[in-house]
Amino acid sequence: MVGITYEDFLDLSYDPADSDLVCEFYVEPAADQDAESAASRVASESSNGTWAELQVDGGVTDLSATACGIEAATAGDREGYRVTVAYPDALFEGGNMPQILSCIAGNILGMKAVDRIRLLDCTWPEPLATSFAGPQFGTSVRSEIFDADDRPITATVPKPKVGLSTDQHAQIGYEAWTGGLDLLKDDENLTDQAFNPFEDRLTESLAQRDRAVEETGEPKSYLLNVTAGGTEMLERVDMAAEHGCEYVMVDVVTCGWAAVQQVRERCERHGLAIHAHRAMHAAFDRLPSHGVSMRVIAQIARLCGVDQIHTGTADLGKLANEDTVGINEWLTSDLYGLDDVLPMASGGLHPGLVPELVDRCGTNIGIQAGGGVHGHPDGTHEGAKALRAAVEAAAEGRSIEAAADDEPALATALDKWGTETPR
Ligand SMILES: O=C(COP(=O)(O)O)[C@H](O)[C@H](O)COP(=O)(O)O
Ligand SMILES: [Mg+2]
Repeated sequence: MVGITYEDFLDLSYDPADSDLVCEFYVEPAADQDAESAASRVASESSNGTWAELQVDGGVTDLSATACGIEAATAGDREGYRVTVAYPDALFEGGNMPQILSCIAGNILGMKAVDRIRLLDCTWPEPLATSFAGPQFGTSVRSEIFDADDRPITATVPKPKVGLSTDQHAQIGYEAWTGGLDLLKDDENLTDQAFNPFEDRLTESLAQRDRAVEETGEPKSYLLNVTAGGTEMLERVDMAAEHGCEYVMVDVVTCGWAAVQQVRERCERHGLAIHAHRAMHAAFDRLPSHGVSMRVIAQIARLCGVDQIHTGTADLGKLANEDTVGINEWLTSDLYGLDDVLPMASGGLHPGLVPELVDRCGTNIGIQAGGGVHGHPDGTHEGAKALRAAVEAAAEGRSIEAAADDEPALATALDKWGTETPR
């Protein structure tokens, strides 16, 4: 390695090998850099280089990345470059997502040689992708857990998001399930607080679930938030299985990917599916010129083995979204035989938005609404009926107006919210 500098990491004639991990970055060089020097410093710092010319002799394995493409690009109203970097397979420890991210989304995000840098997309080579287990169920939850192959599955999260007692929470679940929804979902910040302890909530909610299954004759389940520090999370996974739940929910970004990988392993033992809530993703992906894109976060989640993940509402809901449709396509397309992932649309949805949502995203999704169910003028049960009727109509290609003629709860929801996007 003697005499190696960052400039040695640039080769615009390099054609990536099939086994390379190829990453696309948006890069704005700092004032004292040009595109080539910024690109080569990105490849250097993210693989095996540093700022100084090295004087280390001996047989060091060459694990250098290569900056092999530079094109002018924009991000919002900013101007920069799209930089392609190819990483050799041997740089990575297979099956170790934190190690991979410490390369491709590590120090470079804070490097002074760039003003802005964003990891936009990855092309995962087969050896690296298949070193991960991937999902256990993916979109097949629709038929394996539910009987919903011909329509999106539906979920609701009780609101207020925290503060309901265990009884109130379970009662809301009962009303939602019997109103026609498939899933009750915990909110991202509900775990094991004093007002609604984890194990009590698990048992009481599943008792109401069983009642609802008996009354409706339909399969029902519960996205139970097991998010916790340390081994506590795994104990909660075990408890979910012991009590007969089919799913756990994990706040994947706040937990970190090593924790998600641990949960995936433990869920395999029990045959549990994983619902991924993405709270905090926007810290990484909201600025189009910096961070890590939601597309890449979704890729990471698939490799780490979640079965469902929030990918937004194609801009119909209350939260900012990045390319929901393109991300959903990636999650449901083939990746060397790894299972796919069911995209969940959520955040400010209500029945009136369902036709357009299904038009944009198709039926191979989950649709989740909190306020859009519990804010129904006649309460949760009617709100659930309205959402189910809207989803069924959209899946069958019937107009929502025709569905509202048959389902008064849907007519009431449309009178209240119309087809407006909430703020
Ligand atoms: O609680 C909700 C939605 O509640 P409501 O239906 O009342 O808006 C979820 O946390 C958001 O969907 C997260 O956002 P995203 O899905 O974009 O990650
Ligand atoms: Mg929430």
